[in-house]
Amino acid sequence: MIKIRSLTKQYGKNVVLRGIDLDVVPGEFLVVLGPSGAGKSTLLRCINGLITPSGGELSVAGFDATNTASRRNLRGLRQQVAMIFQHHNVVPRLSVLKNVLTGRLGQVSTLSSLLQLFSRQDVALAMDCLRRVELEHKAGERTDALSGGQRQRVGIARALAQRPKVILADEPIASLDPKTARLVLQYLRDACRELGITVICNLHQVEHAREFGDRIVGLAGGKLVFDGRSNELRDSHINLIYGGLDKTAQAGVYETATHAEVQRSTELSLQGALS
Ligand SMILES: Nc1ncnc2c1ncn2[C@@H]1O[C@H](COP(=O)(O)OP(=O)(O)OP(=O)(O)O)[C@@H](O)[C@H]1O
Repeated sequence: MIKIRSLTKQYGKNVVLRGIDLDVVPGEFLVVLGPSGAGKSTLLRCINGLITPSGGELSVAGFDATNTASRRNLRGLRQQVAMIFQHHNVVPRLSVLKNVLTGRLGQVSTLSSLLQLFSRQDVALAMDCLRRVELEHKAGERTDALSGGQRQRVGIARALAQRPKVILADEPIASLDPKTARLVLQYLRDACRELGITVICNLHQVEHAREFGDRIVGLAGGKLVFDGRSNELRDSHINLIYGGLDKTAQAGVYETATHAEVQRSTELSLQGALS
């Protein structure tokens, strides 16, 4: 499903990814662990073509994710890959159902998408996705009336409505209480098991990684320092992952856009498509 070879990414002199080799098979739940600045978000953003790698090969569901110059290739890639962000990028003023339907925007024709014409099948699919995260009873409510955890579940339903082959989740539970965090990871794992979706999930919580991941990779200073089944992760590996943060990664300075700016631009483009 995902094949990564010698992947590198650098911003100016700051080398963020230093030759990543990774294969992810269909239906696998892969957790990426690593300290802040290790390159976890950068890796996910390369996989969905949000940023262009500096070198190496990256194929995702049959698409060349290094070829971000081709709009056609990028559109095809993005149809297969759904993103879930830390700050549950839902559009607050829209209803829950409409937010989930935005997951269909990349799959319908440009005209239908501009006019927001969704078929009955799309609405039924969106309702089914809401059922999976146990929020179908909230379909008609404005999304800003929901709690943070509920909004993140809407984000998952929207990702599922896209019918993706891959879901990339970038610290999806960072701002949630422990109980809601487990619930969110459970929904993701169920989607992975029941729908055969490949999930790559960046996490900071080692215990959640052990419980929910089929497999864990550890990233430190832009290199993979651990790759194994969840039950193979030992304390020595954890030390290796969290003790090995490269000094250059620590000192890295954002030269173009910060996380917040990338997430904000995604939110704005969604709002633009719907207003
Ligand atoms: N758009 C950008 N422009 C310049 N440098 C960037 C950009 N995005 C990330 N970086 C740099 O890349 C490095 C890795 O950042 P990244 O966000 O991938 O780390 P991370 O492991 O996801 O961290 P966190 O857990 O804090 O989210 C950091 O040094 C950061 O400064």
